[in-house]
Amino acid sequence: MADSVASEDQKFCLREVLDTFKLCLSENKEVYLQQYVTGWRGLVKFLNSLGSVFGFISKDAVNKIQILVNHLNGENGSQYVTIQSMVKYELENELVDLTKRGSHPESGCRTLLRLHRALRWLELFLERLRTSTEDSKTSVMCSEAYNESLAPHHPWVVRKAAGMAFCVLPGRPAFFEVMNVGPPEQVVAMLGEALPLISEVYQITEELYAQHNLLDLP
Ligand SMILES: CCCCCCCC/C=C\CCCCCCCC(=O)N[C@@H](COP(=O)(O)O)[C@H](O)/C=C/CCCCCCCCCCCCC
Repeated sequence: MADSVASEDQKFCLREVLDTFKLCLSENKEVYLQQYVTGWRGLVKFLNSLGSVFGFISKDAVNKIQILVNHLNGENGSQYVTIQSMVKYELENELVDLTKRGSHPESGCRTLLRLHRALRWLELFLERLRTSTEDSKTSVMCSEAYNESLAPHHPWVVRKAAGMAFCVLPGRPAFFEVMNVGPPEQVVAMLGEALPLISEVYQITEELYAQHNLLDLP
């Protein structure tokens, strides 16, 4: 299925994404923004290989990735090396809309928060996938993970559209195949390797955002 819709250079590989998330963390547990964004790019490849029904999700993710890339490549790019330095720089220079939408709709802090919430969805979904059985439904695992993470932050219309898209997710065997890892046992093993990394990146970001009261940015 993946081969029919994704060209070779866009083919998803879980190993690559895993390696990127490994590279996200510095020695002193800061999160490199460049690697974080690259990890998301890899995940979007996977999403794109699932077909056009997921286009509206992919478009939003790509849009947010691009905002962060623009910061990284901008004149103040050196302030965006890690999520920690980004938060410090944007807060010190009043570049974040803290209580209501204003003149900084594309702040790094706000944009990353949306991907950060999606990372929690990913963690919950992959954990379900890892512990699932052959007849488990990916649509159910996906919507449970969504309801526990992103859904409370989305308006009704987005929740409805997401729910409809989940219904057309391929079954577990086809899903595992698109992951491009090998037989199911290998997929499960690799998920076991990936999850602690994703979880650590999530936790570090969550604590940083909580510390600066940034978890509800408009
Ligand atoms: C390891 C392989 C298996 C899993 C691979 C999963 C690949 C998933 C790739 C990308 C996930 C999508 C990330 C979506 C980011 C959403 C950010 C967000 O919350 N945006 C909303 C708020 O933004 P603002 O308006 O405040 O700027 C925006 O309203 C959202 C619009 C689009 C709908 C988002 C639905 C998200 C559903 C996430 C589940 C994806 C299902 C993938 C199926 C495998």
